[in-house]
Amino acid sequence: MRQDFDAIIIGAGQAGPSLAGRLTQAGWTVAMVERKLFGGTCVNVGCTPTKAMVASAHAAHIARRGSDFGVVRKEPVVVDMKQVLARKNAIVMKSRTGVEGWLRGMERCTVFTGAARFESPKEIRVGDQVLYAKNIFLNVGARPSIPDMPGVREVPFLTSTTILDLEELPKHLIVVGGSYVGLEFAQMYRRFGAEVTVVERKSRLIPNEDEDLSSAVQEILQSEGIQLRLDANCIRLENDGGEVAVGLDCLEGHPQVVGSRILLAAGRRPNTDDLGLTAAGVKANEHGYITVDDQLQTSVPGIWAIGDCNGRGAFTHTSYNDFEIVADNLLDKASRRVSDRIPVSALYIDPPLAQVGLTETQVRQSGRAALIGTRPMTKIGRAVEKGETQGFMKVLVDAENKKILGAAILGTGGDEAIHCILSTMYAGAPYTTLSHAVHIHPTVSELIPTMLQSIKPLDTSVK
Ligand SMILES: Cc1cc2nc3c(=O)[nH]c(=O)nc-3n(C[C@H](O)[C@H](O)[C@H](O)COP(=O)(O)OP(=O)(O)OC[C@H]3O[C@@H](n4cnc5c(N)ncnc54)[C@H](O)[C@@H]3O)c2cc1C
Ligand SMILES: NC(=O)c1ccc[n+]([C@@H]2O[C@H](COP(=O)([O-])OP(=O)(O)OC[C@H]3O[C@@H](n4cnc5c(N)ncnc54)[C@H](O)[C@@H]3O)[C@@H](O)[C@H]2O)c1
Repeated sequence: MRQDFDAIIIGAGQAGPSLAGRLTQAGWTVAMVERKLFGGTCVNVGCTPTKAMVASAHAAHIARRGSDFGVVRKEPVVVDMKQVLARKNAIVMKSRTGVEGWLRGMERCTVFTGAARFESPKEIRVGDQVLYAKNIFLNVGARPSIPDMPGVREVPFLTSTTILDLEELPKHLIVVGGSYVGLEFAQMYRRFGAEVTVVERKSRLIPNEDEDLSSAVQEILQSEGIQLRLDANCIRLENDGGEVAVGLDCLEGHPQVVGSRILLAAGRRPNTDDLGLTAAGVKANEHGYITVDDQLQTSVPGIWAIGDCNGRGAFTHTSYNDFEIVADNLLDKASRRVSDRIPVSALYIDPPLAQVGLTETQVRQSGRAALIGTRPMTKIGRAVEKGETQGFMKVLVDAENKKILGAAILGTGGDEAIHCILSTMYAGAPYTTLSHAVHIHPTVSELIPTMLQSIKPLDTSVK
């Protein structure tokens, strides 16, 4: 028998549960469908577990550096992976059960567990049940993509999901992919005590970021003993006796890296292939990302796509912002748009790399007249006092209207400090609002006004 609701939400990730909360508060009846773990990627196999493990890795790193701070250590640092995992699991479980309990206790919300699939533009099948609603919200997220490289069907490999359950420390972890997922795990496992090699097919790590940031990140990772194989072509997985290996053609170095485990960290793909999109007439692009307009409506009226599956963001904060846009537009008659969002993100290596707005490369390519300011972390008192002076910060300003175009902070506390720049940008204020503001001493943020006071013309002839 068909069950009718005002709305069906597919996926209890970073947007779905909050949307269920807003809609039910407004009096709507909601069917929430989740096929696996409540809280989705971020809570279960993304942000929460990785940042919990990054914290364990940081503790090991600081313990090893004890003598830099006058702390005497008589024994070598030993990391107990079982305890690291137990701590991580406890944090994850609390969050997951919190989301599930919230949804199950929500008035006017009915939770269905199982895989949802379109039967028609207004009907969804979950097992042997058919749900009907005039409004359907897709929050189905993404999963690790497995590149179709030679050997991938014969050689065992880990993904960002399966590595989270690895109880033993691999002697040598080979990470394929040198971006967000790959670098967070690479540094974490190096600090846990593994040998680590990162294999990246482009000529530099985090290839989408500015070159100076790539070089500085590379230097930080190499200083901890992480091996890099860049410009790696023809990557293939191989069994090598009891070991695993990655074969590659790099511009230099041995054509094979032998290790004990391989982590594939080469991007993600949306969970849209088994949703039955064609039964509803919902359009997706060639990579499976659902096509949406600036207010997250799909090609079919009454169906929205929010979070990673629409390809307009790939972060928890962008998924949550999608929820806010859709909810405010539907319930408060607002006209919020995705294009109002200022890009912002942090790569959680240590120290973190936080970025907002345009990169320096994008500013150069835009051809507009701009100003740039930079500051090494060695010149920031707080960083010196903490003994964490790696990295630098930079900011770009529009030379005509004096508004901040973008900024990056690679350094201790950068993920927090970037927010004063972000808020100034949202306020639409000129950079002088921030450069005249008095900040707390001693903080990393206090050097942002100082950096802004010394901005100089950017040479845009260099693209
Ligand atoms: C290792 C790693 C670390 C990360 N760290 C960060 C970080 O530090 N900061 C950050 O901002 N982002 C981080 N991310 C990205 C972040 O996790 C995602 O951007 C975010 O979770 C996307 O949320 P979402 O709501 O779009 O989808 P998801 O959280 O992926 O949720 C989608 C849900 O839909 C369910 N689902 C899918 N298909 C169906 C179906 N047919 N029927 C029913 N249910 C279905 C899934 O089971 C899942 O629960 C990380 C990602 C990874 C992999
Ligand atoms: N701190 C965070 O916010 C955080 C952390 C982890 C993941 N994430 C999200 O997850 C997304 C996915 O991260 P990701 O690092 O898996 O993907 P990505 O797309 O950001 O990077 C993939 C990397 O792998 C390389 N690559 C691709 N195919 C390859 C191949 N065959 N051989 C060698 N290298 C190859 C690419 O050049 C690139 O450097 C990110 O875009 C981000 O949005 C966010």
